[in-house]
Amino acid sequence: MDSSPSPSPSAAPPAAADAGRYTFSPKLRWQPEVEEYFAAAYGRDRFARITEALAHPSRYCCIRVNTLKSSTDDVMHKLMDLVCENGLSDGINGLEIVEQNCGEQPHERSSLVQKCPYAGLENVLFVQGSGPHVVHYNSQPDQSVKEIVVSRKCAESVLRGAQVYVPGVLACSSHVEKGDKVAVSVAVEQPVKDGDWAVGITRGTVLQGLQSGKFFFVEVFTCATSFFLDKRCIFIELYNIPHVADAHYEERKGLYIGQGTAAMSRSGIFRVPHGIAVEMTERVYKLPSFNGISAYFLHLLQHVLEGEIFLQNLPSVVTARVLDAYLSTFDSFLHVIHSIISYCIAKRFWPDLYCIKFAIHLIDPQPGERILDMCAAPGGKTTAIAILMMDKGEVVALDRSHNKVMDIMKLASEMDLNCIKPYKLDALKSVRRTDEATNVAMADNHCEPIKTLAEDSEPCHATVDGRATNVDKDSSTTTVVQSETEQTFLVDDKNPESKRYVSKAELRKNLRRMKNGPGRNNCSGGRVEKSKGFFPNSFDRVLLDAPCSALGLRPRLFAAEETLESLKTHGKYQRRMFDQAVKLVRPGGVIVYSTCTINPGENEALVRYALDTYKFLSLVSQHPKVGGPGVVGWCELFNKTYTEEWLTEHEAELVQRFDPSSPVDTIGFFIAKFNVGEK
Ligand SMILES: C[S@@+](CC[C@H](N)C(=O)[O-])C[C@H]1O[C@@H](n2cnc3c(N)ncnc32)[C@H](O)[C@@H]1O
Repeated sequence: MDSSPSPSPSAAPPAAADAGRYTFSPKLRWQPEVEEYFAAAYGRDRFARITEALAHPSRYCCIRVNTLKSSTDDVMHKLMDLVCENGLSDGINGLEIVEQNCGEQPHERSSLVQKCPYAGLENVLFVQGSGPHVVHYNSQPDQSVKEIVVSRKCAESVLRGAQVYVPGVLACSSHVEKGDKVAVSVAVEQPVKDGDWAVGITRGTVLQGLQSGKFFFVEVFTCATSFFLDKRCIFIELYNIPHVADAHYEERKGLYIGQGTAAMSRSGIFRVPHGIAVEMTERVYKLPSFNGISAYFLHLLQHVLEGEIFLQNLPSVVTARVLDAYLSTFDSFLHVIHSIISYCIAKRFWPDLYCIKFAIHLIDPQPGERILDMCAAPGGKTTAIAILMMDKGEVVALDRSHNKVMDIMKLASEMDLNCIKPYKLDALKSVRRTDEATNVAMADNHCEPIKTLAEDSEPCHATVDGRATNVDKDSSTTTVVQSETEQTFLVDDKNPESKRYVSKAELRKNLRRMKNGPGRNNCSGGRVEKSKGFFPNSFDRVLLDAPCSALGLRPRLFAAEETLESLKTHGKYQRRMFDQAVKLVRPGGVIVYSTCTINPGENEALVRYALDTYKFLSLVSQHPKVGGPGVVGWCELFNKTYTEEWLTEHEAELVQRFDPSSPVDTIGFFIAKFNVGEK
């Protein structure tokens, strides 16, 4: 087997007969109208480069360090030791390093793990990957090639460094046994009738075998009138046929992602529900996924670096920074001036004291603040924010999916972060109905963060015997009382007029919680807390990391499921969430909207809607047309307030930063920060 880097994956096919077969040269397909739409937005040439870059994985792995548990330097050294001690350095980029050093010197340990060079992101490390490599399938001359075909989603993970897991396997050669070498290809949707797309392989399909030049077809026939008169003879003829029936052979050309060792037999793969099916040994892209390199390495990492690191795309790390209003001293000063001027312009009068106070507040991130992360799972940005706040204050993390809330809890617990309060809640319903909120007076007092009754969801200390008991043991704000009619109410201590009816079932539930305790990091086993929403104006900052087309994530091997209509749907959904965010943030607070897409329309629609509907003191955003390709530029520039003129002046420069061969991990990402004025 040969594994060498190649500037073009199809430049050196393993054998003439296999030309193009064992290569990775994917062609990302779009719906024609979506392609036209993007070509118009970016220009045909640029869009072609974006498409090409989207179909390939990034060549580094971005790691955020939990600086509350460790220092970036410490983690860097531990990572370098782990990578080198486990022989992963050669596996990751040995050949590239040799090439970089002209083959004269062994590679430097330091080139494998590097610190992120951008100001404000000192907690980020990059681990180098490499590719594309040509991976020949060097089968035994007398053996047929054993093949596995995986789903597109599985292949996208494998290209990022994961192993092949059982559910991702679609088809497999017959007689694959544990320990066999297998070539791994991906089945990507192909056009079928009526403009539809389909994979065309059902799970469990037996791959009949492929060309290797040594298959023989045996034809046996008899002849009654033989040369030897009355004797019957058998004639056998051998044909060396180029390949045996495999209906999808051609479709998988150029979609070869490497080879590995089968971790179970064919029958096992299609019988068990989960587990590793193939341990990848050779990859077209070598990327150190710490979830996938090897079970041994994963074991080491879990023990050596548990809770100290989190794998996260670079723009996501930037988003948390933006929410934290990170500003250099000089830019802070400019920003204050800018905020005041924007306010004056908007209001047409000199700003009042409140505005000045707000502007100064912005440059002074408060560890005790109350932050809302509206779409939080799996908790990447939530934990980044909590760390920036030194685990002080409160980060309320919402997700509508129960299991995803569990993921947030797990991550927060792993990272030892106690200020995170995860709740199951539909972010579209995150503003508590004001008729329920009897404490209108409290809600009006927008400067005080309000202790809400998501608060309904806090571990509740109550009794059913009529005696009043504190519900919130820390602040003693809510009391359970029983009326003469034996109905039970929750009453706010500060506002005895406010009552909320509590069913006996709810009280019994709360009693159980009281008995068992909330557990580590308030994680009560398999249960998650539900919230009924929050009062208006009750958060200092809100992050809306909205569900989006995710068209900025790479690698992406198929994009034709996106239609113009589906691209618009994200916008509508996001606008409704933004309305909730505006209600929840207090005057003088900050809303950060982030989305991972190359769709400038998706970005613009939200920003335009926000600006048309609400008044903001200022908006800091990345230019939609720069999209993700400017992400690296964005890291250098995110603390600037962009004006339309500035962007026009610098667009050419920013666009040039986008080089499809650059190792950025996300092609499209958009961040906008809204500084909320008086409401
Ligand atoms: C882009 S992901 C968030 C990633 C996360 N911010 C991070 O950095 O780890 C979007 C999340 O929004 C959640 N989501 C979608 N619609 C939602 C809704 N209506 N309410 C709450 N969460 C929602 C999804 O379950 C998904 O976990």
